[in-house]
Amino acid sequence: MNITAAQAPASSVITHYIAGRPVTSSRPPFANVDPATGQVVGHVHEADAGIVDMAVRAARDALHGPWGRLTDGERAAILRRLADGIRARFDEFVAAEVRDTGKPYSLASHLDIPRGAANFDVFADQLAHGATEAFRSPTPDGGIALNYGLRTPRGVIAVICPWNLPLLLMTWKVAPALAFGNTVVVKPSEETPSTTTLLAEVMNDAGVPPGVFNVVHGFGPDSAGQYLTEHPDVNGITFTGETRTGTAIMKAAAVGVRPVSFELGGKNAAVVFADCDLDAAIAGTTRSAFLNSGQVCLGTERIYVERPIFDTFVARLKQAAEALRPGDPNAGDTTFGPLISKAHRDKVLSYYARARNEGASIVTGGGVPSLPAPLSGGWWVEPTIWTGLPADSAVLTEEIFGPCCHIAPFDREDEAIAAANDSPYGLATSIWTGDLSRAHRVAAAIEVGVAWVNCWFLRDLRTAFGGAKQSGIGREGGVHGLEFYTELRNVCIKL
Ligand SMILES: NC(=O)c1ccc[n+]([C@@H]2O[C@H](COP(=O)([O-])OP(=O)(O)OC[C@H]3O[C@@H](n4cnc5c(N)ncnc54)[C@H](O)[C@@H]3O)[C@@H](O)[C@H]2O)c1
Ligand SMILES: O=C/C=C/C=C(\O)C(=O)O
Repeated sequence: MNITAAQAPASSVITHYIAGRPVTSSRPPFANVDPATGQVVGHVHEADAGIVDMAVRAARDALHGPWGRLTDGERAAILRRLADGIRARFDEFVAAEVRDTGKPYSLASHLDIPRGAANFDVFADQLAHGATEAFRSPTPDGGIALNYGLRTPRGVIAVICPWNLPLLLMTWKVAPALAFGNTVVVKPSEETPSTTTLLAEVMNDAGVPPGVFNVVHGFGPDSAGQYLTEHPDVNGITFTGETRTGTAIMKAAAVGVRPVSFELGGKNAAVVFADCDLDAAIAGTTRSAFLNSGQVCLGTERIYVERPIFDTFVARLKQAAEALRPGDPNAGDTTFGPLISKAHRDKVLSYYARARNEGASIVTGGGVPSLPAPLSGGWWVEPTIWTGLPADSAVLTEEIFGPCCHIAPFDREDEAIAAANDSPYGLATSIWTGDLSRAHRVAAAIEVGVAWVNCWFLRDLRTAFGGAKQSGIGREGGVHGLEFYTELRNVCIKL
């Protein structure tokens, strides 16, 4: 929910960050709201087209400045200083992320901020070990030619991020972009402006030249997001967010034929076989269904359980869901947070109502928890589990992005695979089985970008990460970002 500055206290003012300095804009700033309480905690400047143009120009100028002349080793050293700079201000980053998202301190301090720093380390490592191809090529005249690959930065990259893992997803794009010599204009989600703004300060302190990293704040349509993706001097757009937003951004990218790197929506399935380690499957599925209040793109909203253990599995997951503790995000025993906004809570509750109206069996949840003030003003919903809905229910086909999942039984492996693949999305899956051959067979059959077996959200940052079908375009991680963040030229020299 965003209201004008007139209604918001002047507590914290977040401005843009262009060419190494804070920049304000003329549009009425919008309010930043704490989702745990619904209270306004500050306000944020909104960029207009002129501000976005200023940022893109600064990024273009920086490409031709000292940044463009640095060696890989010098850029790697700067990336490591960025990782260290985030760690040096760890408490500030955690507090900012918790305030913007309402997520429990335990989550922001163990996932969001550590990964926000680690993303810079992994791409600094990549620079030290990167290589391109070379060939000694026989020529028709009996001589030899040398062919070699030469990678150059793509240029000015537009980076647009969502609100669920704000710093993690921002540096997951900024780190490779900078590692490979580009400059960036980034737009964090309007819901979560704070940690990217802190990152701008860390950039300054780490000696990143002015204009290499620029931040503009605002919304999508008719605001910073649209102006940035439509700017003709942007050479590539990397975006993480909803699939339908990706469709709009792809249309903008088509003008000028700019490449895109997309991490989009999902409707991920877990497949649980009767021979699994049930304790591990329950623990893993509790995380995949309810971590970050279900606001994780890799999360599980569809669970298929082999019939012999179906009743036990449902009972155990119910017990785990009911043990989650909503509360003050900064309290040590809080393990469950609110949704990001009133609008998103209304969306999730509309699916709760839909499931009820379609006759689902509500195993647990389905409503709003009763919490004391000031939490009673936040955007809370109950962790929810359903069974008994038909496969074509909207609850089983549309991304909800909340703390809810549907469990259905299956009898045969091929039936479970077909159910898991029955989706326009193809982001992630988790498979729980004690049979190694089956693990490999099923992981090869489910049409996703990331398949976990007997685990979930276990990440080696060198691996390919991204979605199939309508869940994404391209891959991030390790060498895989090279295709988007660099141009590869072949040089052929007649010797
Ligand atoms: N695949 C992944 O790795 C991944 C990771 C996290 C989240 N997601 C997805 O993100 C979604 C939740 O995040 P969200 O609600 O912030 O997504 P969203 O698409 O509503 O917004 C994402 C970002 O895009 C901007 N935006 C919106 N419309 C735009 C437009 N027309 N032009 C340019 N920018 C525009 C927003 O301001 C925001 O910064 C879910 O669908 C989730 O699955 C995917
Ligand atoms: O909500 C989506 C989570 C995305 C996670 C990553 O991009 C990652 O782990 O690199």
